[in-house]
Amino acid sequence: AADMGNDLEKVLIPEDELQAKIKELAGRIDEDYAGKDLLLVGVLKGAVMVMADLARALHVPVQMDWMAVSSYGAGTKSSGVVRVLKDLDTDIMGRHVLIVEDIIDSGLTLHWLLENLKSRNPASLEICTALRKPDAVKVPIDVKYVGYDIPNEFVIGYGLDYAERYRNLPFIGTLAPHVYK
Ligand SMILES: O=P(O)(O)OC[C@H]1O[C@H](OP(=O)(O)OP(=O)(O)O)[C@H](O)[C@@H]1O
Ligand SMILES: Oc1ncnc2cn[nH]c12
Ligand SMILES: [Mg+2]
Repeated sequence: AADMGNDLEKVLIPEDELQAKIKELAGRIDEDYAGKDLLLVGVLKGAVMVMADLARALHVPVQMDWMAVSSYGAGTKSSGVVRVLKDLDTDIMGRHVLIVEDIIDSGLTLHWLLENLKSRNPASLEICTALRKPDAVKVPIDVKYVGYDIPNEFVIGYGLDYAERYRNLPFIGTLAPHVYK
């Protein structure tokens, strides 16, 4: 449908709250990394919106890099082994790395990514995610910066998609049942 107006069921987190939260996280990150040179690693595709807003709210010097990973589907999702579709351009050995994500659901993506990036010997490695679903987590992940803990329901917007749509919505919302028909 051209206009997604009637696809939206409810707004969970409005744009102004989301932006205020990102600025709050940026303030903490600026303090924690004062005097350090930070490499932000975004996880494509969902993290693009968080990365764009977070990076612009930071005052410490930052560089950005991106990874794309893909789980092979149900089977691998449970084993958590993922495939690297796009690796980093940067050598992270000795770098202060902050992984930037839109959401932590089961935790499998980040569990695998943490091991992978740790093996490259960064000086430090932390995570910043806009959203987390505590009730959906399958593997516990130590996340230093969390925007919001949300209920275990499918959400879209702010980078999060349904069939590659709705990523560009400036807020977090849920979809009306007819969309999933
Ligand atoms: O905690 P998990 O259960 O691993 O799920 C979280 C991951 O799933 C989504 O990405 P997805 O793999 O859908 O790709 P996308 O970012 O390109 O939408 C989301 O952006 C996280 O990266
Ligand atoms: O709630 C959600 N909405 C969109 N993508 C994902 C991935 N994990 N959880 C999601
Ligand atoms: Mg993603």
